[in-house]
Amino acid sequence: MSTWVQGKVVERIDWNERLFSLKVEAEVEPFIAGQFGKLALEQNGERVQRAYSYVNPPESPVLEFLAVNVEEGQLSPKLQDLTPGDSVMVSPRPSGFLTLDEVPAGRELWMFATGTAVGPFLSILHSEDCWERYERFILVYAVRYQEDLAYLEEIRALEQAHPDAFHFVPVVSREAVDGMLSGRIPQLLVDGAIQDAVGIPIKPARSQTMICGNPEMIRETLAVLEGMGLRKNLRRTPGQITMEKYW
Ligand SMILES: Cc1cc2nc3c(=O)[nH]c(=O)nc-3n(C[C@H](O)[C@H](O)[C@H](O)COP(=O)(O)OP(=O)(O)OC[C@H]3O[C@@H](n4cnc5c(N)ncnc54)[C@H](O)[C@@H]3O)c2cc1C
Repeated sequence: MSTWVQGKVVERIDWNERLFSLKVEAEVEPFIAGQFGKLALEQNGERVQRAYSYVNPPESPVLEFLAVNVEEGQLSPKLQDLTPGDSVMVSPRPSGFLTLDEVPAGRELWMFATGTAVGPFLSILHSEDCWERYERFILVYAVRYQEDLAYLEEIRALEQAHPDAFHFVPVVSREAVDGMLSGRIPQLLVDGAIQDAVGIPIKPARSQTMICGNPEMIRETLAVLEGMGLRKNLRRTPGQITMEKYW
């Protein structure tokens, strides 16, 4: 396949003023849930490209990406200007190792996301063979304000469809919201608030964790989980912590 394919935007969902999803029709190679592709636009004769995780499961015919408009960012503001019918370049080749086949067996799978990094976890949770792999899945989704929580309806539907197997822990850092934890993921893990919210402990013998999002959260969460005895998951030395940084 060539380096880039022409994609067609079929829908844009605006979650709030800066947070949006793009649904794109494009012929790409098969991917594994949790992987990312690249989107690009021509700007002043140059191709500006960035990585974006697939939100849709691999079985879905339309690609979906969740993105935030980064102030003064080169590409994301232009992506937010796209409307149905517009073209966007899509890399046909998927990349990335934030996938279940990279994660060892365990009882529970914890997924820690900040902001747009909930995307790859939704792709995983909507993929066909996900639910057989672990007894329980806990999605911890941290944002600044409640209005920054995208895909809430879909996530609530997952709770209803898998009441024993799926737990959702929304975390909001800059306001207090009923039914949601307030604070930041690393400290809430230290306090045990996240574990208490679902009634499940985090222990190396039973827990697998995936972390995705901003580098500071990843660094601090990694340190907290290591303090609990978990180790980075590397191909040569399997562990319990699998991570992907967005910048
Ligand atoms: C593996 C991978 C997967 C990614 N998947 C996504 C995705 O699914 N959705 C998405 O929105 N971005 C994702 N990103 C980030 C994305 O590639 C771009 O960096 C982002 O859209 C900003 O591009 P820009 O050209 O507008 O800004 P740039 O001019 O490139 O500015 C980059 C700066 O923007 C900030 N930034 C970048 N990404 C984010 C973000 N997601 N949330 C908040 N601040 C951010 C950081 O401060 C970063 O230093 C991913 C990055 C990687 C490496």
